[in-house]
Amino acid sequence: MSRKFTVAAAQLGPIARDEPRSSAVARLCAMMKDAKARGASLVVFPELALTTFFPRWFIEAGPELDRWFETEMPNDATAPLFDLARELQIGFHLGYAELTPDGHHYNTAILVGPDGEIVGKYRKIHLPGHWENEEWRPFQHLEKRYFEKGDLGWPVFDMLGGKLGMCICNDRRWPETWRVLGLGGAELVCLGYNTPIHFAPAPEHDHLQYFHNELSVMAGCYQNGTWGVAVAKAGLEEGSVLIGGSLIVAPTGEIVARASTSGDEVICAEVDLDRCAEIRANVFNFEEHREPQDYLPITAPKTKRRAAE
Ligand SMILES: C[C@@H](NC(N)=O)C(=O)O
Repeated sequence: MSRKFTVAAAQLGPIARDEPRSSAVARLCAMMKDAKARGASLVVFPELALTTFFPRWFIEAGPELDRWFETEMPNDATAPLFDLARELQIGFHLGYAELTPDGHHYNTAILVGPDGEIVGKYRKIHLPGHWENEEWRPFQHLEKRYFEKGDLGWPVFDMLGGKLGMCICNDRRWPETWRVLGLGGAELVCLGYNTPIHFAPAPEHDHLQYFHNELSVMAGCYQNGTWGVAVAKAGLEEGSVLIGGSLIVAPTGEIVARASTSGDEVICAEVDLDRCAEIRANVFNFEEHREPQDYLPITAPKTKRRAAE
């Protein structure tokens, strides 16, 4: 059976601080329709796709912070997206801030099948940024303060005749993310990102943000023989410029589609999951060539952790 289908990356332009979820969802629905019209079976939306990137502000814990989080999924605001997926028979990937019934906060992504049912969930493991309000920065990056480290590992899910995995933004920079997904058999990895151009601790690297995004996704895909769909929230959002450059990458590491704007933009590519074997049966045949007994330092436990973690 052919395992070819069209995948869409639906890049989002900026979401304003006061933009209601209903407006963001309407934009996602418009792109879902566009993706479907172009033959896509799966449309990938970015990280924290329902709101502005709120970790750029210091917000005291409590209701002011929790209003950025979703306490259930789907909910009233996102139901139209799930309904449209069902109507169009298209799968999707969505990132959002999750507040669990027992009070845990995660940076989360889900895969939803063409029947509108949630197939799988991932909670971000590599949380970038810092814990305290650092007023010297032009804007904050308080993911470490607002989210707990994900507790689900990097699972893969049966969907569209293949094995699909997820990671979120900063995760893409870490080879361990991709290798664990690869070991799980991932054939297509969906990931969303909100990456400011300006990195306050090392501004001399600002001009490398697009390069490091591409480098990370291309290497991750090639070294694990997987397709990758990396999708930005882009553009000038509340005074912070976020990179665009959403990408679809083949298991060979080649970019097969790339966004060209900093706004809402849908790019598509045909993926053939059988092409993963070109890499996995050869140079990255894990069974033949991995030498895990020499990798032990990678799994040594972290010694320095904050008490709050
Ligand atoms: C800065 C950080 N952003 C994120 N949302 O994880 C990254 O791109 O690595």
